[in-house]
Amino acid sequence: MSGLDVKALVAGYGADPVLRGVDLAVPEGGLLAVLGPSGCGKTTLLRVLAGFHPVRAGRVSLGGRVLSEPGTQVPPEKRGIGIVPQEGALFPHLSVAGNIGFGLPRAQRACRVDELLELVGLAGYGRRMPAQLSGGQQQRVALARALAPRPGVVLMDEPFSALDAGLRDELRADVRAALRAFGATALLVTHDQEEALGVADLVAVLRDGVVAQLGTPEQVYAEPADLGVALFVGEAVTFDGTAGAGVAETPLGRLPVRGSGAGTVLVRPEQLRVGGDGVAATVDDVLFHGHDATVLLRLADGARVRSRVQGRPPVRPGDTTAVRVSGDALFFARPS
Ligand SMILES: Nc1ncnc2c1ncn2[C@@H]1O[C@H](COP(=O)(O)OP(=O)(O)OP(=O)(O)O)[C@@H](O)[C@H]1O
Repeated sequence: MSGLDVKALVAGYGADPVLRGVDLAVPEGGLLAVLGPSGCGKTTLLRVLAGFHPVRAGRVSLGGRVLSEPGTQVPPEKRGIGIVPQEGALFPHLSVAGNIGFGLPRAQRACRVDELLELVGLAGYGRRMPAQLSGGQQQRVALARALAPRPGVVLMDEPFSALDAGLRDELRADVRAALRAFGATALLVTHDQEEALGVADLVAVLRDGVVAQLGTPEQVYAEPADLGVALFVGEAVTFDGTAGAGVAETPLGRLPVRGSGAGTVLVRPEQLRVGGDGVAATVDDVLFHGHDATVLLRLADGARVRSRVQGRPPVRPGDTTAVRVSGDALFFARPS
């Protein structure tokens, strides 16, 4: 196993490249999520890493071995890269064991297939056919198949997107555990913020053909590189305002911030505490999500804000209440 390194990667289709200088590093045994909106180039990046698309500039290497650079493109089957596509894409005429063991030498097959089935939580399923499996089980088999030849890195293309919410959560946790147990280095692309933050050790936010930020899930959420990243990685309540001497004036009161000048003040909805002390607000609506709820509030100046509260919401639509911010706000100065 070895780390994946992407340096100043430029690739694309027409005159304007889609990837315009991507820098990434997935440490050995790490799981990196590449997060970006639809059309930002995630699939193109995977195609380059897998060896299906050439680079115009830059370099891709795995464990120090160059896989792609201008004039060099190691073929896909010689890269030591495993792929988990969006929807399993299992061979329909082969059993689960047949799918997993497909590329393995015959002598190792049975033992290795059993080990992998165990790893992905499907012990005993070897004789089933893909059509007899649920979507989540098919993705588990696809992961086992990708891991079977002990690749240097596993690439996953939105591997949970076709599954329903409950199954998705369970599978995410299991895939993460299986990758860890295997010691695999992995890269996953997704447009789903919750997925990227919830499953990966590191998140790269891809925007306008470059990595806008690379950091731990906590870093990209709590210390976003700029306003665009902050808005993309999670829900936000924002106000135009002015900051100075460590505080910003906002309709939610004076909030502690770093930075100064004119710009945007941002807090996350879970920082807004409803009921108790604070600024007067009217409850426009309450959206109950089961584990938590969103309270839509209107402030005295007409500003609308949303609070995310755990468990049972303390207010009902039409109530008059108070709202305050817990913790620091983020401040992004307007570029001069
Ligand atoms: N074969 C192709 N020929 C020309 N342009 C393409 C080709 N494939 C993709 N593109 C363009 O390149 C850009 C990036 O596409 P890509 O599929 O990499 O994005 P993505 O982030 O994976 O999107 P999604 O999340 O919707 O799958 C898009 O503008 C797309 O239209």
